[in-house]
Amino acid sequence: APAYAAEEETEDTARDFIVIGAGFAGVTAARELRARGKKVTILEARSRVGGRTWTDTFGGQLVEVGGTWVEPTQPNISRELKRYNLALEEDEPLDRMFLPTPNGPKAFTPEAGGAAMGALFDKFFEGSRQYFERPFQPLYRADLLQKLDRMSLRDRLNELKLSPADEMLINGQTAIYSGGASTDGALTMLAQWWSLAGWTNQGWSDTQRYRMKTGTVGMLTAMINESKPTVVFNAPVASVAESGGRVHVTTRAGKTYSAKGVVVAVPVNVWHTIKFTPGLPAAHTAAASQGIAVKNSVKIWIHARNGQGRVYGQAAEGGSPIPMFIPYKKTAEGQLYVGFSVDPKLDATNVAQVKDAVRKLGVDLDIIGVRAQNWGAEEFSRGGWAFRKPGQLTSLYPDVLNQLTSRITFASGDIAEGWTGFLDGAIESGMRAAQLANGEM
Ligand SMILES: Cc1cc2nc3c(=O)[nH]c(=O)nc-3n(C[C@H](O)[C@H](O)[C@H](O)COP(=O)(O)OP(=O)(O)OC[C@H]3O[C@@H](n4cnc5c(N)ncnc54)[C@H](O)[C@@H]3O)c2cc1C
Repeated sequence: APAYAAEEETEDTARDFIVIGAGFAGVTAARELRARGKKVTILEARSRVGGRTWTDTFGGQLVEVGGTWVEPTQPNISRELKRYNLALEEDEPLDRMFLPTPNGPKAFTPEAGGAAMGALFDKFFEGSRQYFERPFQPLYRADLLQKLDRMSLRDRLNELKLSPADEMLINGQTAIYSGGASTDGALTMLAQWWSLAGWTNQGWSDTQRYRMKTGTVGMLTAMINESKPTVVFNAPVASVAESGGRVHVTTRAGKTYSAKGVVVAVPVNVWHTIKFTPGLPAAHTAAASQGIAVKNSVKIWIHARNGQGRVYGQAAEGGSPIPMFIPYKKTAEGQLYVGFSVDPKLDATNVAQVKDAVRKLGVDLDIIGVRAQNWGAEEFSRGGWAFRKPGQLTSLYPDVLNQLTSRITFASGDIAEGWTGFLDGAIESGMRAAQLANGEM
């Protein structure tokens, strides 16, 4: 046969790109490559799209089992909401807040509780207008960040020498965002979020106020319907190898797909489970072994009978295995609440344990049922929301944003330049990866 016969178009030779992972980063990258006329196959390990987002139902309501809130000023979210004409739904106002005090949990009006925490956050993030002068370019003032980036949230709390009452008001939040203790998370991670939100408590509170009416799956479905990539479900990838001007991606089941380029859009905490040839460079290896998403992350939906209404609860650091819970919608039988836990000892499927944990926040719920999702225990996430550890910003960025080779590119909400740990960051990263993969950057 003539030599060119080997070049005959097969599904493999015709394919331009493979995207590994159908979360927000992967679906965005696929859509952007399709918009450039490329043939794209998404290989997804699970049997659904969405990754660390998952729109489901509980208590007769649409609920998000993972990422939920979006903010209309987040640039990528705002663009996508307009593009697909998707509406937002606003959380209803709180009736009251239970906050920790040295004498136990105490009820506050939402105005008084918000003002007290806002004043403390202002103090906590003092200086961030300078060191995050351009919050979407986190290393713009790298000169100011060298020492600051090594500080944990605990270091900053200690530096402020707050009264015990004041410290209790905010250390529950610094601990939970860090994924355990305030020693785990970097000051510069929370300070970047605060800066992105406009350096105000109002801006920060607004990041937990709006949801997509269709659920997050509505945006993903719109992206897929517009761009129509081939999506292969139940296809966990085991290896990615570049050779002979192509990239070969092999699933755990042993099927190999090849393409001109690959976008690896799996969580950073999962990178070490895939064999890369060539191997990962130093920054990627460090990120993969340290992890960026918090390891213990459980989201718990609680359905309770009427009685407590729209109450918010927050514990001080170490005060409860569920240090934060937030009211959601009314149901025919009562009220839904959503709680967060980073305590590996909590069995969040156990109603008695959940009730006890919430009681420590000052609220006695008459629980009908619970629905818990442990993202740290999921093999295709190995963690929840991203929250950088001390030193990671200055030691890993921008190397970790680089491609492995011109044909192998990474995308993830865990390594965004702006809203790392948010949907907006995942979309940002997917957009950037498509440009890199297509040789435009
Ligand atoms: C509990 C929780 C609450 C959150 N709350 C918010 C919030 O309110 N607002 C907000 O903006 N963000 C929130 N986030 C963060 C947000 O959900 C994430 O930043 C975002 O979903 C990450 O998207 P991604 O595409 O980068 O990763 P993922 O969504 O994790 O997608 C990665 C995909 O890769 C797939 N995959 C993994 N391994 C393989 C493999 N070997 N082969 C093939 N496929 C593979 C996975 O199945 C997954 O579909 C929250 C996250 C959690 C966990």
